[in-house]
Amino acid sequence: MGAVQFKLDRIVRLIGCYLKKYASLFTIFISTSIVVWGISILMPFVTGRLIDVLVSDSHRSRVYQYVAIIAVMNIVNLAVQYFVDLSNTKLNGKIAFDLSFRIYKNIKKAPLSFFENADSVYLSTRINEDSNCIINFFVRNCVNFITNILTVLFGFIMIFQISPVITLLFIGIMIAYIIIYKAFRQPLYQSNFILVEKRNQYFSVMTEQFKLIKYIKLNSLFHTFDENLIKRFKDVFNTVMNNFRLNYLFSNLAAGILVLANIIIIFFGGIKVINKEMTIGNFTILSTYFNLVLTAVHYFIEFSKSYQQTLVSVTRMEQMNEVAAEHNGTIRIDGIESIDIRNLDFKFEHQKTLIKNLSCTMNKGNIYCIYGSNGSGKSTFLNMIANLYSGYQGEIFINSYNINELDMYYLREWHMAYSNQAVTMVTGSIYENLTYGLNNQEDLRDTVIYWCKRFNLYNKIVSLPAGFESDIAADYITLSGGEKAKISFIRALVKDAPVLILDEPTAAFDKESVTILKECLMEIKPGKIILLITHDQNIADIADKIIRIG
Ligand SMILES: Nc1ncnc2c1ncn2[C@@H]1O[C@H](COP(=O)(O)OP(=O)(O)OP(=O)(O)O)[C@@H](O)[C@H]1O
Repeated sequence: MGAVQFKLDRIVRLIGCYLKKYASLFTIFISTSIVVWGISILMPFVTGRLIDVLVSDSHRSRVYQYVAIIAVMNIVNLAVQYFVDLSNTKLNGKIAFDLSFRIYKNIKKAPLSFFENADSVYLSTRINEDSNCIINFFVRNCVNFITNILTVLFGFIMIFQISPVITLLFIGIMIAYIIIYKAFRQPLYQSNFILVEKRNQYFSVMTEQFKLIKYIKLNSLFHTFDENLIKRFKDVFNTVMNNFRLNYLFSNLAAGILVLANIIIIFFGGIKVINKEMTIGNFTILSTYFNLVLTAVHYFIEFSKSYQQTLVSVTRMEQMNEVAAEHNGTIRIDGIESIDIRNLDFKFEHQKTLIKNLSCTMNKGNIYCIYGSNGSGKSTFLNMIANLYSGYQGEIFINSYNINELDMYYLREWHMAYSNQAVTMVTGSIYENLTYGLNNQEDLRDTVIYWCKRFNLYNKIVSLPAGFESDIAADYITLSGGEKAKISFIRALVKDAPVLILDEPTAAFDKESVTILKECLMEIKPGKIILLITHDQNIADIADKIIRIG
C-alpha cells in the first residue's frame, strides 16, 4: 500500500496545481458524480421494494408512489449526468492542455544538445499522449475510485443483511482478485512501457514520410520508405499483440471469477426463493446489489490495468519535467556596442577541437565576415555568440559583460536578428512570417513592403490569391529556395536589431539579389554589428574585417 500511495503522490505532484486552478469545475464534477452514484445505488432497493408491493396485495396508491419515485430518480439522474459529462470534458481538455503546455515550455529551455538526438514528432506525441493518459486517468478515477469503494461497502452491508453466507463468497472473490493483480502488476507495467515507446517511434517514422515527401518523390523512394514502414509496423504490431494477450489474460482471469460468483448466487438465491426462504423482492435486491458489487470489483480490475498504463506515462512525464534548463543570466542590457571574444576553444562531445584559441573584437558600425572551409565551425561560432553552447574555454563579452551573466533570452529577443542558411518558416501567413515575434506587427507594414519591393518579392506576394495574408505551412514547398531566403532575410531586417547575424544569406540568391543585399547591408551598417558567413567572395568584399575559423 505504501508503494501505491507513493505512486499516487507522483501523479498528484504532476497535476496537483490544477486541482486548485480548476477547483470550481472539480467541485461541480465531484458533487454531480456523487448525486448520480447515490441514485444508482438506491435504485435497486426501490425497484426491489416495488416488486414486493406488486407481488403482495398492497394498495394501488403504494404502487403509484414507487413508480413516481423511480420516475423522479431517473429524470434527476439524466439531468445531473449532463453536468457530470460536461465538467468531465472541460477538466480533461483544460488540464491536458495545461500539463502538456507546461512540459513543452520546460523542454524548450533545455540546452540545444537535448534536441540534437531527439525526434520532434516522437517528443510531441509522447508529451501529448502521456498528458492525456494521466489526466484522463485522474479525472475518471478521482470520483469513481471512492464511489466504487462505497458501492462495495454498501453492497456488502445489503448482501450481509439478506444472506451472510453469500458475503463469504464475496470475500473469497476479493482475495482471488488481489492474488491475480499482484501476479500481473509488473508484467503489465513493462508491457505498457514498451508499447507506448514503440507506438510513438512508429508514429514519428510515419510522419517523417510527409516531411520528406519532396525528397521521396525526387528520388522515387516510395518503395524503400514503404518497406521501412511495413517493417516497423510489424514490430509495433507484435508488441500490441503481446500487450493485448497479457491484458486479456489478466481481465479474463479476474472476470471469470466474477462470472462464477454470479452463477453461484443465482443458483443459491433461486433455491431459497423456491423454498420460500426469501421473497422475490429480496432476491432481486440481492442479485442486483451483488451485480453492482461485481461491477465495482470489475472497475478495480480495469482500474489496476489503466493504473499501470498511467504509471508508465507518469514516469515518462517526470523524465520530461526533470530535463534541466540551460543557463541564462539575469542582467538585461539595451543596445549592443561591442562583442569581445577572448581565447575561445570549443569542441563538441567526442569530437576533435573545432575552434582553437580564437580572439577578436567586433564593434558597432562594421561588417565582419566569418571565413573558413566547410565544417570548420563558422555556424557553431555564431551560435556561441548567441550563447547556445556551453562547455567552452575562454570568454565571450557583450558590452563588457560576460555573456553568462546576461539574460540572453531578452538579448536575442530584442537585440539580435538572425537569418540562417536553413530557412525557418512557421505555419501562418506570409506577413506573419515576415514579422514573426515582433511587436506591433501592423505598424511595420510599410517597412515590410519597402524591403519586399527592394528584393523583387513584392509582385510575387501580391499575385498570390490572399497576398501577404496567404497562409503557408511550416514545411511549405511552393516558394522557391531564393524566395524563402529573402523572407528570412527581410524578417531579420525588419527586426532592426543592433546585431545582425547572417549565416550564408546569399546561398540561394541570384546575382541581382546579391547586389541588392550588399547595398542594403552597407546602408544599415552604421548602427549595427553585422556578422556574416559567406563563401561568396563577391559579397565578402564589403566586410570591414575577416575572422578566420579553422
Ligand atoms: N550539435 C553538434 N554536435 C556534434 N557535432 C556538431 C554539431 N553541430 C555541428 N557539428 C559539427 O561541427 C562541425 C562544424 O559545424 P558548423 O556547422 O559550425 O560548420 P560550418 O563551418 O558552418 O560549415 P559549412 O560551411 O559547411 O556550413 C561539423 O563537422 C559538424 O558536423
